Amino acid sequence: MGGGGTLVDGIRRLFQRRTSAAIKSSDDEPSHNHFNYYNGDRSGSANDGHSFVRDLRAQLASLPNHDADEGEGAEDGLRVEVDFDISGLKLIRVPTRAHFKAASMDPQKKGALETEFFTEYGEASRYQVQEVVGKGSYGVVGSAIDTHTGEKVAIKKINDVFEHVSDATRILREIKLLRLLKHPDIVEIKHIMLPPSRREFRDIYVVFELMESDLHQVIRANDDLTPEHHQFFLYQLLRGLKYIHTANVFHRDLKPKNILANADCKLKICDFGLARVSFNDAPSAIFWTYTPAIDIWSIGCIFAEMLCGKPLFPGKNVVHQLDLMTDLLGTPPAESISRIRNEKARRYLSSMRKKQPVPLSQKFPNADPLALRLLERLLAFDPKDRPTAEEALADPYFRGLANVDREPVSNQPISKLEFEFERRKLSKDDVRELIYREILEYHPQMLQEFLRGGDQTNFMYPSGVDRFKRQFAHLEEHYGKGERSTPLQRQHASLPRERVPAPKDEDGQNNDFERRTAASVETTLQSPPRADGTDAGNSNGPSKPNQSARSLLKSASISASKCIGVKPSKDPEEEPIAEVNEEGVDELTEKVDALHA
Ligand SMILES: Nc1ncnc2c1ncn2[C@@H]1O[C@H](COP(=O)(O)OP(=O)(O)OP(=O)(O)O)[C@@H](O)[C@H]1O
Repeated sequence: MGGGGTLVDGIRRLFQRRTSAAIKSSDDEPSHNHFNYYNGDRSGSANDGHSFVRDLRAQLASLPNHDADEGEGAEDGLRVEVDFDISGLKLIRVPTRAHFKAASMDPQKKGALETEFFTEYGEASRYQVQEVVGKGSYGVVGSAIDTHTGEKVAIKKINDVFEHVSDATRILREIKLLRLLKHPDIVEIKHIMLPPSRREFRDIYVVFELMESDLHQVIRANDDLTPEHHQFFLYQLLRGLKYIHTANVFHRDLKPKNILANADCKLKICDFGLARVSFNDAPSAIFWTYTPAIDIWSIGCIFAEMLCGKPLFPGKNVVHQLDLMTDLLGTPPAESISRIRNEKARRYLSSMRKKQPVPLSQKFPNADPLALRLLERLLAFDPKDRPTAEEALADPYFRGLANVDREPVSNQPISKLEFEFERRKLSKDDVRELIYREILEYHPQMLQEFLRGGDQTNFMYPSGVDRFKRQFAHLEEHYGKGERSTPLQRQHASLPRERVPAPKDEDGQNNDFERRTAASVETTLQSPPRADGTDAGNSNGPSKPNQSARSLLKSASISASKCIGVKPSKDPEEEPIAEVNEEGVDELTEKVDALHA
């Protein structure tokens, strides 16, 4: 790939609509100088700057909401220029992840496991786990090959989902939102594996599109990001956020680690575990403490981090962070301080000596002045002064790049029923039932059975999940020990579970047991709200449900940044402290913002 000099031109050309040709469908016939639509094979994407464009086009084309007044062909999809040229796009460095390769398997153990696999059925046979690519507080993420499509995917194994109801609720929220929010700037769940037993499963396996890195790692590995990278990154984030906000969803946990990245500069927002959906008429609005402006603030902090390569406000505690914020932004006017909900923060800021804002050009001497003008808007102390994502996209900084036709809003409001669980006090079994129901969305045939009241088949055949458990356990056990991995491979094709029909009563109806099962889900959805009207799904309210033992795992979190574009670290556990600190910074930023949201 060439240098970054022509990136802006390339990107602008990419987004400028030159003809009225609309993207139609994947069977469009591309001419020789047109890129093909995304063809499902992402294996080459790491080294192909154009793949993002193909991907983008395909994804944009599949978006449900398009301007109706675009003239002929508009109903078919969003329009993008057909013969754009992004050859100037400079690839960014992403981790090699070499040190995440798991250990070779002991031949004896391998043989034993393969024997076990032999008897297994289930769709898990479809995936060949390759290596560990990340670890979070909820489990491990492995890369795998989807043998049906040849596609590389990421499989997140979430351990012991129901150990704590608040964690399980977070997972339920995340998988629900990611199913409902479909946008090229939001990571996609491709599949969720069917658990072996509806009532007893503990782990779940979520199949995502595979991304190469995350923004946290990218920022640290690339000290030569160009102004064009900055602009393009921010553009994607705001575009994703516009879509999220118009779906009345607030992410509330935006930080570089929750933004996945590819070498071709594609970013995708992930981790919706702390997100909230706002329903205007819902009683929850009473204790709704966050607004979309909190996400805008976070985006401002992330943008600043891109510009200077390190966190903008690395506060050690809330007071320290307020100090850092006011050092840069100046003390807010009395009127803004009076709107801060947190009394201590209000008092602290009121009593603070008056500070003048430091010009951002002083803090970021090399940054594009237009970028800094927008940054200033994003970092307005008072949430009411921050632009919406849509307004930010219309900022002069994006002139020539932004195009409202390619910045869709969500036009499919999220059903209130989907998030009814947020207002209930749920038991472990309730959440398990709801997660199971959510998983069935990826198993249409089973879902239909289930909705008809007969899903007894899921007890008849072991799910391929068991095999995955062993594969992941093996990877977890051995990765980081410097051994090479021979991932376990399924030897035999299996019958997809969905194809196994449920036994029916003679009259073709499902039996009582099945009816009872369906009724129990209904009861779950109708259980009474908490007397105090609080958010039972997350009893911590808007703050992070971080009290579980899982949070301890964060300190052992493995960051692929250790090998991004730099010499891979010998020991993957080398940098946990820095990571914990930054995590703390992120949380602090969030808390501080909450003070005046
Ligand atoms: N789709 C993906 N493709 C590639 N890598 C991924 C993908 N999803 C997650 N990862 C990697 O795995 C790591 C952990 O994933 P994730 O953040 O989703 O887990 P988590 O348990 O929710 O983490 P957290 O501790 O932040 O809550 C991420 O930092 C990222 O590096």
